Amino acid sequence: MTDIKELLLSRIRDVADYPEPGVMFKDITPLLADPAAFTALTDALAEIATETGATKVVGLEARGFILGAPVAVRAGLGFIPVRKAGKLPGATLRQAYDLEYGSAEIEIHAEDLTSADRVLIVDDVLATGGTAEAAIHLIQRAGAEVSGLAVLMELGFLAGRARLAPALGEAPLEALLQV
Ligand SMILES: O=P(O)(O)OC[C@H]1O[C@H](OP(=O)(O)OP(=O)(O)O)[C@H](O)[C@@H]1O
Ligand SMILES: Nc1ncnc2[nH]cnc12
Repeated sequence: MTDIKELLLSRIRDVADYPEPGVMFKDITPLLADPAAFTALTDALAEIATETGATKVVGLEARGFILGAPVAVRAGLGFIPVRKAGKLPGATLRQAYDLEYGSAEIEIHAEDLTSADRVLIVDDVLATGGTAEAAIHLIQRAGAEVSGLAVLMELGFLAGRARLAPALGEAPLEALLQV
């Protein structure tokens, strides 16, 4: 494992049975509190944004905002929030999805993307892939193209990668860590 991956992994805390029994929660708050680790993570994700030719960064509420916003600034790109339903004031597109512990709906401002945009989606964890799949559909419904999906950590045993393959097509799924 590279030094950066070891640093990132060392700053993620496992919390058993949160938010419900049977879930091993991956808590990134120690990583966010460490400026060296947070900077290394931001730089690595920004490199993916540049490599995939992204014109915009989409972050998924809430942890995807914390990671995605500095990535957008670092890569010199605009940031677009995908929010839980009911939080955006303008005209939105909405998509329902299931996740490891529940179900939800997310929205994007329809006017934030055009057919000229290539979008890198940024989030902390890929688990079942339900959230990312819904975000991909929102971006495509807004007329834009997904340049890739970049996550800090992929929970391989939940098979999100296989679930996302049809929606992602040729666009890469980059996970800095696999657990
Ligand atoms: O691959 P999935 O099974 O969809 O799960 C991954 C999603 O779950 C978490 O978000 P959560 O909905 O818990 O929201 P939060 O960031 O507001 O805590 C995580 O930040 C991802 O967005
Ligand atoms: N196990 C987990 N840890 C942190 N975030 C998650 N999102 C979905 N599953 C998760």
